[in-house]
Parts: sequence; C-alpha cells; structure tokens
Amino acid sequence: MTTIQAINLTKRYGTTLAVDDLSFTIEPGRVTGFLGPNGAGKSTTMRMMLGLDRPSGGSVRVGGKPYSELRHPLRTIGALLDAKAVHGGRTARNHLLCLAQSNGIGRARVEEVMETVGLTAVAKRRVGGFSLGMGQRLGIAAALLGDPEILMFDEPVNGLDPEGIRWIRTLMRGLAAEGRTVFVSSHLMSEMAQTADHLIVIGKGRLIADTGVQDFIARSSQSYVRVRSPRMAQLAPLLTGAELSAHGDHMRVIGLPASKIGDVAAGAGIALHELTVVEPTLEAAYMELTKDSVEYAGETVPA
Ligand SMILES: Nc1ncnc2c1ncn2[C@@H]1O[C@H](COP(=O)(O)OP(=O)(O)OP(=O)(O)O)[C@@H](O)[C@H]1O
Repeated sequence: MTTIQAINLTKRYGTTLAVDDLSFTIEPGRVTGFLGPNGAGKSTTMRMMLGLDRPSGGSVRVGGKPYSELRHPLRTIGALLDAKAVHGGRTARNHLLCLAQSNGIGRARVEEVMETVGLTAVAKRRVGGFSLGMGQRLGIAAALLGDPEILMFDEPVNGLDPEGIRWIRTLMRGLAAEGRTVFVSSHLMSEMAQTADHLIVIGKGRLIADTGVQDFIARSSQSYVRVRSPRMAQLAPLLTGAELSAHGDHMRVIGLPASKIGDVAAGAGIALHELTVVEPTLEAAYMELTKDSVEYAGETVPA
C-alpha cells in the first residue's frame, strides 16, 4: 500500500477548527496538489499525517498504517515541511549522515541524494550559511534519503527563483512517473496547474474539491464576451438566447459568440465601444471556489 489516507480527520486548536472532518485518499503514480488559501489547514493536515500533531478526531493511514506504526518511517514516507528546521552548525553532508544513521541507511545513499539535488559541491559547507534555495534542496535530499514510495512537500517552492521552481517541478513529476505517491501543498493555483495531475482543495479545514486537474479546467472553462456600448439598454433585449449580466459600464454575455453580438449590434445600428472575448483563468476559477473560505480577505479591487 502506497497511499496516504485521511479518514474524518479533524483538528481543533482551542476554538479554532483548523481541520474539519477531512476524508480523502492520495494515490500513487501521480502528483496530487493540496490547495487552499493561507490558513486553510494544509500544514496542520500534513503534520498530522507525519505524526507531528495529534488529531482531535479521525485518523491517518500512511502506506496503510498510522505513522507511529511504520517500522522504517523514512523508508515509507519522505517529507519536506519547514526547510529552516535544520541545525545550522552542521555541514550538509553531516546533517544527512545523521539522518541516515538513525534510520539504518548507508553512507552511499547520502552521496547519491546529494548528487540528485545538486549539493555535492557544497557538501562540506555549514547549513547555517545556505541560501533559501539550497536549504530547500537539502530538505528534499533528506526526504529522498530512505528512497520512500511516498513523498510529501509543504509549499516547496516558497521563495524560490524560477530556476529553482522549475527544478522542483521536474523532480516531483519524475518521482510520480516512477510510480511514487507525491503530495504537495501550495496556495497558488497557477503553480499547481503546471505540476499536479490531481487536486485536493480545502478551505477553512473543509474539503472543497477532490478532482483531476483536467476536470477542474473543464469545469471552469466557461468563457464570456465583455460588451460595452452607449446604448446597452437597446442592445440587451436583442441578444436572445444569451445569458447577460451587468458589471459597471459593461455587460458579460455568455452563450453567444462575439461575431454574432457584433452582427446584431451592427444590424440595429448600435455602436459598440468594446467587444472582448474573456477566457477565464484557472486562478480565477480557484478564487471563485475558495472565496468563501479565505480567512482574511483583502480589499476587493473593482474590475
Ligand atoms: N499550533 C497552533 N495553535 C493554534 N492555532 C493553530 C496552530 N497551528 C495552526 N493553527 C491555526 O489553524 C488554522 C490552519 O493553519 P495551517 O497552518 O494548517 O494552514 P495552511 O493551510 O497550512 O496555511 P498557510 O498556507 O498559511 O501555511 C489557522 O487558523 C491557524 O491559525
């Protein structure tokens, strides 16, 4: 069994319900994105999966078992949580050697993972002086150390440059292609759309969607035409069969192509000041889906 399962998982901190009755299964052979606005409960869920936080209710199975019952945890699941949580005085190699030793993993594997993440040249440098990107690479090396079938990354690209982001993306896709279970959290839809095959979306601790990325795209792919005219009131009734909605000085038209709208307006002698086809972005669909579950919403910017 190489799945991660959340079964009615719940976590309360005082009066805050951080995770609210979550149930889902993360399957092998694909990258599953774990999406939700800040404070949605992603980190708390991941910490409970690794036995770092005790659920208030429900349970987690990693490879079919609770984390505490795994004989060799590092060989079953590798995780990157907080990359900064490393002893700064140690060298990169020593940090990995310590981890390897306490998990019955040989020295050769330490060299191997350093090579994989591109840290061999800085193996003797103290971790305290590492850049954010190097720290992320070291955290990933630690996650890979036990050659686990299951990998979990919490916001792995936070603060990375485009090169680092591309590197992590390629690595995760490669791990999934090898048949591993890859679970990765992010609060950015645009990033997940490029990396994940499947999505678990949560908001305020609750499950909002458990769906394939393609399905998510298909569901949100309704485009509309933005129309502006000084004679909107005369034009609207002529657009029969379309769904119209007013938005300030323009209207949105769903169900009629722009060419048809233009022809109708021209036929009636109505001038158009704008006729724009708007394809909704995945980001917009995600914002729409999670808008009721954002903890601290900013000022709404007028369209
Ligand atoms: N140790 C804690 N004590 C009290 N409240 C906590 C604790 N950890 C998390 N919370 C609260 O639980 C909720 C979920 O937090 P969590 O960090 O899991 O969200 P997240 O989805 O990972 O968000 P982010 O992307 O901001 O890290 C938040 O309201 C947070 O304030």
